[in-house]
Amino acid sequence: MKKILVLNLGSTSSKVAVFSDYDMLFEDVIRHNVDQTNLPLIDQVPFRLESIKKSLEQHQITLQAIDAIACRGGVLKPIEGGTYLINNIMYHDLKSFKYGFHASNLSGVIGYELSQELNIDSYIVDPVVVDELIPEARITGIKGIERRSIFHALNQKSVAKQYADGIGKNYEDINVIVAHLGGGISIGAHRKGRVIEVNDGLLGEGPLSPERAGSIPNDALLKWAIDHDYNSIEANNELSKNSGLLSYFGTNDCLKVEQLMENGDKAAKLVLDAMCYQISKSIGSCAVVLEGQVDQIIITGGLSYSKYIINKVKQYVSWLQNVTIYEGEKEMHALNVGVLDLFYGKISTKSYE
Ligand SMILES: Nc1ncnc2c1ncn2[C@@H]1O[C@H](COP(=O)(O)OP(=O)(O)OP(=O)(O)O)[C@@H](O)[C@H]1O
Ligand SMILES: CCCC(=O)O
Repeated sequence: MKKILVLNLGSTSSKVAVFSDYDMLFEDVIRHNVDQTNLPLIDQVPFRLESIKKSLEQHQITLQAIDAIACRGGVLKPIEGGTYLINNIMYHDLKSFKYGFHASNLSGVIGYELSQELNIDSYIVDPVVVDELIPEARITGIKGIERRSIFHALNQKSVAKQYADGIGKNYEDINVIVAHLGGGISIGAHRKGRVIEVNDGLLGEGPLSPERAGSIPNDALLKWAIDHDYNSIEANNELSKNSGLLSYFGTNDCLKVEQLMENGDKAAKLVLDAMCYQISKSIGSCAVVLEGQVDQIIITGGLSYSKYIINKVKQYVSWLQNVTIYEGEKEMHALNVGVLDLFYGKISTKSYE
């Protein structure tokens, strides 16, 4: 039996869990206050580490009992999917935020520091920078600007594998379209175990989401940034944290927007319908990328609890293929499985150079 400590640090919370093989012994979602989460990311390490240690203490699990640490990572250089040992190079890339700012970097930083103290290994599994795009997916209309792959790789790959298991096949033998509908939205074309097309779900592309802008017409976006006198960090912050449903209705809680719609608010219905329309268009474009060879459409993430959204999207895409729903996300389980699979020889470790 292996005991795995799982760390998944997000912008407002730190999720901590310990598994004994496949059984979750506990999961804590530690919510940090705004004064703490407004600090620069690197300054958040001490209080987050403290709260992780406290959580273990409360569940009477000593750090010495842990065999390995599984961490949600991190904005790194583009890498293919899999489980990566955190080495010194990765630690420094995560800690310096060399490739971009994302709270998930802190999972790897804290995980690695703890693992050094304990003389055990720490890993990241399917980080947000998993990049398996085909060459033609990278090209844009400006030489020198390439599309990039940044998305909910951990949850997308985990539900695709779960679907494959359920029908007795390998993930590497099927083609699926996975729509992760959460605070951010990413929709990927998975061809035989590789995500060959996906929208940048963090900053730049795809459907509007509860808090992100998605694709915006180039000229209007440029004018908006100039009019507001935003530098690139400020503009990115607006696009990824203060846009989408939040910019229309002052909330990123889709349940509240549905409530407005049910109370007769026409704008709420229009924007929700537009979000479903844009999600469906992205699913359709993935079907084209897969040349129509789609075994299943899979919808997951927090918004997949919504009957309204699911029914609307199904109305658009059901003619393409059947739709399977995996409500919410299972990132803590996926991280644990990514490391257990190593221990039990099902996969081999990838190394970050
Ligand atoms: N039953 C429901 N009906 C409608 N919307 C829901 C329901 N349950 C959750 N949501 C919405 O799902 C969204 C959050 O999804 P989720 O928890 O997957 O996001 P996250 O983890 O914060 O972000 P991300 O998925 O981008 O990492 C919120 O807008 C929330 O209101
Ligand atoms: C798209 C990357 C993961 C997230 O922060 O939503």
